[in-house]
Amino acid sequence: MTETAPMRAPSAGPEGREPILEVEGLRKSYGRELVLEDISVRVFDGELVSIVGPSGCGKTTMLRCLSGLLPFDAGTVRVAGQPVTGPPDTLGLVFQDYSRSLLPWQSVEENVRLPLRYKAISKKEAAGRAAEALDSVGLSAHVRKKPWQLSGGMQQRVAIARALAYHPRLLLMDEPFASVDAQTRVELEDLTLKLWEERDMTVAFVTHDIDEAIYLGGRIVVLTRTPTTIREVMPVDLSRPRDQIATKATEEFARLRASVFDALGHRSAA
Ligand SMILES: Nc1ncnc2c1ncn2[C@@H]1O[C@H](COP(=O)(O)OP(=O)(O)OP(=O)(O)O)[C@@H](O)[C@H]1O
Repeated sequence: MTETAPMRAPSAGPEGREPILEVEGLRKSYGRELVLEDISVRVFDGELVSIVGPSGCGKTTMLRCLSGLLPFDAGTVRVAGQPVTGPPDTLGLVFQDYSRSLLPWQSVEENVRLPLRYKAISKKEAAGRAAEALDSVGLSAHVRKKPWQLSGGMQQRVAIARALAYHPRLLLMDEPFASVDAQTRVELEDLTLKLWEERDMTVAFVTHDIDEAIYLGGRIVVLTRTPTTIREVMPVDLSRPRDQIATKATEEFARLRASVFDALGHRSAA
């Protein structure tokens, strides 16, 4: 991982908030395939930002670079002002593929407690955090079950609880609801909004679903096709709390849907 830019004082963003995630000139190739050409973006403390891009544009690659799981070729990534050289202590992750991210032989509660072993906290505190996180995603009655005894949506709730128990300042979510049915997806979107509103947490939510990006986000970062750069950053002028029916019926929602659709290049490609 290369650190090229010198450390500098973070500047305040929307409503005077400090940036919690700062990405400058991020570049990543796999062999000769340049995937991320130049990603520069800042996410401010307390924001919920949606990141939307075409299939295969490098969304997962980008999140893996941001979370310190994947080395990159050039650029800088800072989380809470600190250069990322490995998974930051302040960061939580939720992946799309919950079936692979949960350990089938461990209970729901053990799965949530597992990453807390790497935090300097007592077993008692870890158990308390796991119980609280599982309660906040509505799974208190299922803590002793194994993940495979739960529905897909419930398994993704376990994965969310596991990230929450870590008490992240920044939660990165990588197309977390792409593998669940439409009704469950709606429920999990609303759960995400509830958790974000209740907790002192910033969320970067990656999706290829335009409606989901608008419904959740305060801003939408639109990515290009590979080699990927940022096409546009759009503010979402929709009031909160949001509502699956009323919010999506507004003129602003329809206008944003058309704008994101255009920015993704669908119309010109048609
Ligand atoms: N480990 C890897 N080795 C080589 N190439 C890879 C690797 N991971 C991803 N790629 C390539 O990088 C490009 C971007 O993949 P990535 O999964 O990051 O995109 P994505 O936008 O998340 O995709 P999707 O929309 O399908 O979720 C693809 O061409 C993919 O084949």
